[in-house]
Amino acid sequence: MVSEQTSSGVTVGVLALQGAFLEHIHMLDNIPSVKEILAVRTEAQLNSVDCLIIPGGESTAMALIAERCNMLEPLRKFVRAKPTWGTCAGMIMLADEATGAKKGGQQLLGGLSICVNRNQFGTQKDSFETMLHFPTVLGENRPFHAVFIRAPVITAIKSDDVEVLSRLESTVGNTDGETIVAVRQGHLMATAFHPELTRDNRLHQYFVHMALHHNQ
Ligand SMILES: NC(=O)CC[C@H](N)C(=O)O
Repeated sequence: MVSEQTSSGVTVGVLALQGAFLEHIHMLDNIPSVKEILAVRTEAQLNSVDCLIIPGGESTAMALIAERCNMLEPLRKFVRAKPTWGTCAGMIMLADEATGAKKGGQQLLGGLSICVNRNQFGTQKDSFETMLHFPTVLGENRPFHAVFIRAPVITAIKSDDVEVLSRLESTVGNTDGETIVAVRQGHLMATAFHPELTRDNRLHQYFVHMALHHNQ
């Protein structure tokens, strides 16, 4: 970490309308360049953070609650401008398109030029854990223990600006080693799994770094 950046630090918001937000808050606790961590439920709180994590949970429920709290438009505006990381349901929220949506569709925030498919691996009982490589972010030899719970995957990339950060290894289920599970597009990042359910905060650190650089 670069010390002059650390002295300022960032205020990280975690969207706390629904889902696994507390676990993300705990993961951010020991990162030195995090100035403040805020559970975000209102537009005023959203406006006071430098970056946002949208947790896993249930994207349909999260979207409905956001709509009822008049948070959909403020969130859409936020994700267009400020660093945001969507994990699992949060990744669905950030996608421009989702398949496997509930009848009648569901509201998305959009911003990431990707298409995702919800519940790619089936139901809760089909949850699994696996090691993932993030060669450009974590280095070739430092895999990440990833927990997939009713997870989506990225089925299409719609812009050259989208960088693939990680794919499922070919040894998982019936995948062919091509299934994309993590991407970054400028100030937006998305991961299909739950990085807050392990003790490994390297992806949280990476996101905080992204936010620090965005602010400069
Ligand atoms: N663990 C999760 O976040 C699951 C995502 C959920 N299946 C959805 O569609 O929103």
